[in-house]
Amino acid sequence: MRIGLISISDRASAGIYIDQGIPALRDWFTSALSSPWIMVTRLIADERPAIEAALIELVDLEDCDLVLTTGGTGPARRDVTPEATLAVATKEMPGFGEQMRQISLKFVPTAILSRQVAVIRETPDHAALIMNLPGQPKSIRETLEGLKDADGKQLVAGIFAAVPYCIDLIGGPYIETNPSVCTVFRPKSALRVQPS
Ligand SMILES: Nc1ncnc2c1ncn2[C@@H]1O[C@H](COP(=O)(O)OP(=O)(O)OP(=O)(O)O)[C@@H](O)[C@H]1O
Ligand SMILES: Nc1nc2c(c(=O)[nH]1)N[C@H]1C(S)=C(S)[C@@H](COP(=O)(O)O)O[C@H]1N2
Repeated sequence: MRIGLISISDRASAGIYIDQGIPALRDWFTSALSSPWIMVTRLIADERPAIEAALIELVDLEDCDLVLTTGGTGPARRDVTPEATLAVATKEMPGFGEQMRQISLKFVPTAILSRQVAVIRETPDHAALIMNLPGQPKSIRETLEGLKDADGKQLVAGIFAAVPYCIDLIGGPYIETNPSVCTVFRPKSALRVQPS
């Protein structure tokens, strides 16, 4: 699987602070995925043309199957990530944004301020799932993995549980995860190895 990771931050892209978005995403995928993957990364400012160009490049030229953005989903004047994402979409996937806000409300009351969206971008021979995550680096694990109790029991499912089957349906590679981090759900008919 080819994963595109885009950190969208005025200050991190200008070197005012060190970007923590891409390292947090890389660390999460390293712990969560058991099937092979490679990443293609970009660090850019909160500028709509630059965000659209990066999304198109990662899907159309770099052949990414999944692209995650972090940052720029709030209500501030320079927060334009959802608009750029919708501009390059061929289909909207509203369930992911709804579920991310529900999960995030378990962590912070300001979750409702995130306008994050998820979409599919289809080209004639390829498709990718694109999802926006908030800029706060800790929100990456919170939304992808959900909420667990002290014994590791899942209290609220993260959104990544539904991502592998979505990638199956758009013609991408079969993704497998490390169940101690993230348990994937697929209908029985879509499983490659039937459970014993
Ligand atoms: N790439 C990043 N690396 C480290 N911390 C970040 C990053 N992006 C955001 N943050 C932290 O999360 C907070 C909320 O993120 P948000 O996307 O709203 O940033 P912001 O206030 O628009 O600023 P900027 O675009 O300059 O990062 C930031 O104030 C910052 O503390
Ligand atoms: N899981 C999670 N979601 C979160 C947050 C967080 O800390 N954790 N921060 C919220 C805050 S404070 C804001 S303003 C919005 C938008 O953040 P962004 O502009 O950095 O994308 O995301 C929200 N969603």
